[in-house]
Amino acid sequence: MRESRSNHSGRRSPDARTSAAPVAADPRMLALKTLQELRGGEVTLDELLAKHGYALSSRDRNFLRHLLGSTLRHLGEIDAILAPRYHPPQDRTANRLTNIMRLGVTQLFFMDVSDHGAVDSTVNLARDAGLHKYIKLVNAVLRGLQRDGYELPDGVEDWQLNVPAWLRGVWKKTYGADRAREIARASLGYAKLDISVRDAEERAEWAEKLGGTLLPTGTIRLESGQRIRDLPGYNDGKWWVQDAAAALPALLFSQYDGKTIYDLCAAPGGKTMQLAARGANTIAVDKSEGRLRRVYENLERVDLGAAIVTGDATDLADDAPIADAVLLDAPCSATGTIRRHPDILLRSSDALMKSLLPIQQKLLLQADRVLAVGGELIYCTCSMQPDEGEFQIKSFLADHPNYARKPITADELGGWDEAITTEGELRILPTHMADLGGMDGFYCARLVKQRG
Ligand SMILES: C[S@@+](CC[C@H](N)C(=O)[O-])C[C@H]1O[C@@H](n2cnc3c(N)ncnc32)[C@H](O)[C@@H]1O
Repeated sequence: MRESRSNHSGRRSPDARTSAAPVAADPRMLALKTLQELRGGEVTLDELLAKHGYALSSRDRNFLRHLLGSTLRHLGEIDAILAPRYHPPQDRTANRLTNIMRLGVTQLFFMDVSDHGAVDSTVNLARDAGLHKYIKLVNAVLRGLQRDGYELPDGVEDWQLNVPAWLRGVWKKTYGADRAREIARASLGYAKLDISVRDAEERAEWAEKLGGTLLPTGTIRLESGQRIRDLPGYNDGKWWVQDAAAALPALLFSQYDGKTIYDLCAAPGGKTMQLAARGANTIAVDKSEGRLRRVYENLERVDLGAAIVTGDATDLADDAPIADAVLLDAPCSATGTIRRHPDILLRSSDALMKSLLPIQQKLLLQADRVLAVGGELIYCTCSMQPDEGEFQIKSFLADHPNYARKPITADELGGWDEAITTEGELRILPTHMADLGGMDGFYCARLVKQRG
């Protein structure tokens, strides 16, 4: 474990951009590279967009983001559209060729690109990717689709193709068929831009300055697609970007000022900033040095401080300080955030989700180890899967009779009660606050350690 301190002394974050500009600066070629690299599941769309989009003009970067976002949101549909006309070759080029075809179909049917442009640019992409022997095939398949259009298989709705079966299955079992359908449809949509203001009493003022809507829970909501750095107040550190659902857990402690609060699994630091802004002596722990750089940067920009510990929170140091409260935002399948991260549809799986369950359990045990008697433990995940939320807390409470839930109330959420369960937990769904643009899926429980 390594501990350091972030303050507002002008410390430069170590995030000097060192990556070289990509060789290929054609957004379609970069989209192909990104799709190829996403297949491994390790690296995220955002990381790849940062890597590949770096040297592009802002127009091309937007096109790249839009092309990939549309492809990932319609992937099942796209494959169904291609299926009657295209069978991948049995050679090493199969994946590349399939992804080229997919990008062509996206432009043909799911983007505002002319048919002619969609077909020609995809043929060129096949050529530039060195797949000369398949150029005629690409041309024939896309021209055929342009001419004839497509029909989805009988009785199948688009969302059923675009959301993987494992997710549909769990959502149906957990939320019922109708709700699962609504959740899937909402998850395939786009999220708004949500902002947390550093000084709570300035929220209304900043909502006006930014031209946004102040949600009952305190988040300012703007239309997406804006250049964040150009918005008023960003450079002055008055606010940060944070989804409205993700902003709730850190607001639910009963005391902050002068209290020691752990933020376990803290990077990139949205919740660390909320805790620090409320006067807590915050200890932010994360195992990812790279992601912790963002915590330093963020704290520096908003002029707040926290102790930052690089280390595995499933194995905190023996002499780790005992705290008044613990916030545990556990690593999870992130299936509540598909609207922002459509690559989750491709990267996530039941097996991956299950592999995270023992880590979440270990993290809860460590949270207990460093929490003082009488202290509050808030556990949350941005997952829609009950295994990672409700079931984890149920099992923790069964093993720890010295803990009890402290029910979350609508009063604490500005009167918003849509997501409060009968247990007093939050089960936030993408269909919630629908009139105002929806929410990320999220789970949150607040427990109190009543005895040692
Ligand atoms: C959901 S993100 C946290 C988001 C963050 N709380 C916020 O509000 O900005 C999960 C984080 O858990 C971290 N993480 C995963 N496993 C960990 C572990 N065993 N110990 C510490 N951090 C871990 C990841 O590096 C990642 O930054």
